Amino acid sequence: MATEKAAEDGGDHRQHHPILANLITGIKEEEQVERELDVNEISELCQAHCKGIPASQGLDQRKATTEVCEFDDDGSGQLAEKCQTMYQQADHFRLCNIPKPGENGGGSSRYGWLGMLGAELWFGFYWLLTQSLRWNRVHRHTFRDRLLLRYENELPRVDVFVCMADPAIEPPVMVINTVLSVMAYNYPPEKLSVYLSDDAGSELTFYALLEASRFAKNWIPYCKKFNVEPRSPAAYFASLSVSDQSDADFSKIKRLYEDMANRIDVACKAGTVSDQAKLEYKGFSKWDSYTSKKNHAAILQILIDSRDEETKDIDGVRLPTLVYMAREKHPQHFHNFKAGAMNALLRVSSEISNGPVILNVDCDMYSNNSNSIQDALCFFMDEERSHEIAFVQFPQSFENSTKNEIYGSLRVLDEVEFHGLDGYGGPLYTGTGCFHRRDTLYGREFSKEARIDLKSSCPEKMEEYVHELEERLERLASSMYEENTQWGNEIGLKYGCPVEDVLTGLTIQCKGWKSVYYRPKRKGFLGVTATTLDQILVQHKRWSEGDLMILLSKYSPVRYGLGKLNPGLVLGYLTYCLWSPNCLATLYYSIVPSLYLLRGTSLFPQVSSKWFLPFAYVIIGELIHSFTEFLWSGGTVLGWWNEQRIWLYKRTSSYIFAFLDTMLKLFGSSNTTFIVTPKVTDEDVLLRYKQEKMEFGSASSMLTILSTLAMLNLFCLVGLVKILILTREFELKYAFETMALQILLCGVLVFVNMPLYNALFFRQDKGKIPSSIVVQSVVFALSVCISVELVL
Ligand SMILES: O=c1ccn([C@@H]2O[C@H](COP(=O)(O)OP(=O)(O)O[C@H]3O[C@H](CO)[C@@H](O)[C@H](O)[C@H]3O)[C@@H](O)[C@H]2O)c(=O)[nH]1
Ligand SMILES: [Mn+2]
Repeated sequence: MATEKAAEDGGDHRQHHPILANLITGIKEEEQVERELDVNEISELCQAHCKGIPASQGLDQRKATTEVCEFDDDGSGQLAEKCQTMYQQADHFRLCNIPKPGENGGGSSRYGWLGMLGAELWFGFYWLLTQSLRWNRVHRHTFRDRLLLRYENELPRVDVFVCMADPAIEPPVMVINTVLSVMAYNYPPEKLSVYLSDDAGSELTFYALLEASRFAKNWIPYCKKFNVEPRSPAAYFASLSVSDQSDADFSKIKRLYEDMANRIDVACKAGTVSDQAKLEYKGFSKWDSYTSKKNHAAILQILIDSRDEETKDIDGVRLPTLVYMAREKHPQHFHNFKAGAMNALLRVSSEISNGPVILNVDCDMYSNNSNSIQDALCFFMDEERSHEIAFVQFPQSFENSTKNEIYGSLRVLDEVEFHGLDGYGGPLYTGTGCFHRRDTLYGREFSKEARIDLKSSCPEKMEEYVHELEERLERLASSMYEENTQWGNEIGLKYGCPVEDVLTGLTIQCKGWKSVYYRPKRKGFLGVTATTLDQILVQHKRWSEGDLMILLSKYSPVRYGLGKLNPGLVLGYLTYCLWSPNCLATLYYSIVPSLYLLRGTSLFPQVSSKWFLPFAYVIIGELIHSFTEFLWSGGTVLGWWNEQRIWLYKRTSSYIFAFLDTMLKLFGSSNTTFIVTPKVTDEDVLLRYKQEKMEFGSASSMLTILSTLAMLNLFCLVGLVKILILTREFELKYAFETMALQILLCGVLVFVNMPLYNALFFRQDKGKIPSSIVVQSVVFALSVCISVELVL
């Protein structure tokens, strides 16, 4: 209703509507009044208002280019509070009822009990941490029209960095689709520069980029003319139905794209670029001395220079600058993975376009929204808030997710938790889809006085010839360049951590800067998520290991960050840094209670006892909370169930290895690695992925652990049934009275593992669990069960 009023009144009704008045002028009181309206109403209200004021009149009232909305509690807060009380009661029960030595099945029962107490204390503590991410959520809005009105000719130059590492698992056609999507941003081309870092230094990738630089001359004008979305050609063509594909322009551009993709595919299949293509473009001569992806000189090629009057698209408009860079690789010099590539890009780009704003995307994360640069600039150029903002992080969304997300998702993290972090001064930097100020990446401290002016003119024409410039800049990408410098330490992205992004973001925030989380309706970026269980477990091992390393490093948020970060943000960081130690409590909880079933020893309160209630409440309350939150975030019921399985699998495999590896690193006996996530999938694996059949595939130690745990729980449940039926040692009623929760826990674990049993014993396809693991897991689980029966 408020919206309609605003639209009708048009003109100057700011006096009548206090909320609107605050929104438009950016007065600080919005916190108190905004709770009256929900997010959509506010946005509609603002849009209606903007339409009502002619541009010339309302300009000075439209200074704010962004808006912050606090988020109303959806009622889950009460449930959370109640859960907290119940958690305390459950712990109280544990403390008051520790079995005495020799009581109830001997000393083992006492230790089992104490272990449960430890695990529950941990769960309670961790649960509190996760709540911190939900207390203070904020949502943000941008007003792009105001940005353009105010800064049309002074928009900053923007440099886009695309990183890739291996053409075998990151196919060149996919990479150039990402490159083309960012070249076609709705942004003045002379102010846009795109840099591709190829860590393999592959001539195939270079060839693909060369092809893309030619295709861009048709593609960019086509996108702008028809306002195409998304601007990755492959994604755009795939998004259209047959009836959309009739006109001549479309047929032409599609044919051009397919011809180009074919040529690249042919080269990739042959493993080399044709001699003719090499003759046509002399840049290929730089590969004459190339030996391998781990050993080659730096290669830098400016494929399009926007300053060059000659290079224009088919409509005669200038093109964005396009640069290919392969930094030097040498077996004796550690290359620091993506962080090393980003730092080389920082140096090289500073000499070409030197954009004060930098966007980084992974090679699979194409731009899905052609206005993202403008959105990000609304934050960087907002007159009131921008001076303290160092980076704007967009969520990581995936194009190839299936409906029920068999390998889990980042759904709750994206839709809930990062908004919570934003409320405390900023989300973590999570790599792809993040806009930075160049200065803060260089290590600049925040200062209230020194405001950084981003407004910039078009880059000036270079005096140097392009090939001289290229040669000079190749030195900036040499493997020796960083020796005895502060790069990777005080300057640029930080080295030594598998999550260079989180660490870098943390240190930026510790220097006094804030960050922004922006999740527009139309997703900003779409990438490729893992399509096998192994891939997702390896990725989460890397992430959780990196996060724990940060906690134990000198940049630990609890030591280094204390006093520098908002306490809420410290708790937020802790939630992620403590991902991997979760493995201990989860392992305990998924093994010990089940094993105690075999001896008929109860580790939980009896059903009729007053202590049963807090346990039941915590379990049910938490389930309802996570279930509703998941559905509210747009997930499906089955998706939530799958998420529970992946939750368990990550905690009992990825996190264990991450934890152990970090401990080894503490004692100096393990090296940092970075296993790049594959972005291609075999056809039959893809088919199973689309059918949402879990892909177990090759043998790995993580899979052995998961299978052994699943078998162990199955044996315990079967063992209990055997005892109940055959030996009649104790009655059914008595068993449920004393061990209901324990039986429930074991039963749920078995139920969660159904797809795993299927893959162990029934499936015939290649995604089943290899027979070596079947044997191992059965033998391990059986021997544990037997020895427990004998010992306990
Ligand atoms: O030596 C390397 C290794 C990786 N990469 C690139 O880094 C990106 C991320 O690698 P990927 O295997 O896709 O890892 P993810 O776990 O999917 O990446 C997430 O996590 C990383 C570590 O936190 C961040 O760097 C990423 O931006 C973020 O998307 C890809 O474009 C790679 O090509 C390099 O350029 N050089
Ligand atoms: Mn990735």
